[in-house]
Formats: sequence, structure tokens, C-alpha cells
Amino acid sequence: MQMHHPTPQAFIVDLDGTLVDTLGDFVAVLQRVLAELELPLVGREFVEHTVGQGSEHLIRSTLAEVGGAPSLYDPAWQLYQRFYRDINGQHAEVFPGVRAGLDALKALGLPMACLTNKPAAFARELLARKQLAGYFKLVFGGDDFERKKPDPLPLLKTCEALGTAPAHTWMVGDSSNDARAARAAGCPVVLLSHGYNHGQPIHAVDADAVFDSLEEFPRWLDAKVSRDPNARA
Ligand SMILES: O=C(O)COP(=O)(O)O
Ligand SMILES: [Mg+2]
Repeated sequence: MQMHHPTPQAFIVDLDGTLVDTLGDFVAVLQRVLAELELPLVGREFVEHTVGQGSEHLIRSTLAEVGGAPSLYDPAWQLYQRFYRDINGQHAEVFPGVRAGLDALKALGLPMACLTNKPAAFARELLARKQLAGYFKLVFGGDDFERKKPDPLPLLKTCEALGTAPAHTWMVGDSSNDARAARAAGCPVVLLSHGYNHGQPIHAVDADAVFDSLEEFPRWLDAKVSRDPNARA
């Protein structure tokens, strides 16, 4: 089938699972919280399947998983914030191909925003610690808007801040959360296979393309999208 792809005007890039492999950070922080509350620890696989929907969801699901009372949510939240601040980035690595991919996207001369469900302060700190902050004109977190991805609101607000049309603002993510938000906002979306898709196969998600490395995206764009500046959407 002949696909039609809109000319990009900007890129919106997710953080956890897309740019940085942060699973080790989430596991380390949750284990410290659970140890402090004298609760059983959770497995890495549980965390991998649960991240991506913001810290509130992660903390609530973790307490449910280990049989912790819902009344422990507030103390767990406080501990999570404190430990995350200490640990942020220590057990996390930038995925292979990310810097080369971002360099190639940046060379297109289009603005880039980072949009994550992670709290904005942690996101900014992590990008700075991994020398990725300089790529992004804007950084928005899960606490910046009334609703998080998969709601389209954060994408629509980010497009507004970039001053670009959603139909020409490409989302790059790693989960169905990103894809659903992008589809609902009217943004084209591509996904990376190395992230955390709630334990589901990434190729089953409705997206314009799936890549194993961010480096493949600018090459694919170059081949698929007309570079004619007068190209119609
Ligand atoms: O759930 C989180 O904290 C982060 O998720 P995201 O960066 O993939 O949006
Ligand atoms: Mg993600």
C-alpha cells in the first residue's frame, strides 16, 4: 500500500524507554521504597510492564502487587520522590543510536520537544545528566498538564507551545500510550522497539513505523517523506 506521510515541522520525543533505558532506576527506587515500608520487593518484569503511565500509577500498582494497604500510598509517594531524586540516572543508560538519531533529526533544523509522563523536574534532571538536554527546545512532564498520555492533551499543548500543526508534528515513542495519544491528537507517530510497551508486542500497536533504533528514523523519513517544501499534507 502506498503510504502518505506528512512533511515534518517538529518532533515530540518521549523519554523513558525511548531515549533512556531507565528501568534500572525505577526498580532501584521502588525496592528502596518497599524496603523502607517493610513490604516484599517486586520483580523487574513487573516494573517493566507497569512503567509509562506516570509515577502515581506506578506507586499504586506496586502497592497492589505486593499487598500493601492503599493507605500506604502517601508515605510511599513521599519516599518515592526522595529516593528518585537521589537515584535519577544512576541505573539508566542512553539507548544505542539515540545520539546519532537526535543529531540527524537536529540537522533537519526543526524544533524538538521532549514529552514524558515522568514528573518534569526528574525529566529535566535526567536529560541534563545524560547530556541530552541541549537537543530540546521544550521539556514537558506528566505533571505539566491536567491529563497524561494516552490522553491527547499533552501532545496538543506541546504542539501549541512549538507553534506547529499536529498533522506535521511527529511523535517518537516506545509504547501504545504514546501511539494512542498521538493518533487522538492527529500527530504521525513512530515507535522504538527497545522500550516498555506494558508487556505487549510493540508491532501490534497502530503506528506509522516501528524501528529498533532511533538512528533508523531520520533515514526512513528521508526515504519516505517528500522534501519538497511545497508538499501538501
Ligand atoms: O511513566 C513514566 O514515569 C514515564 O513514562 P514515559 O517517559 O515513557 O512517558
Ligand atoms: Mg516511554
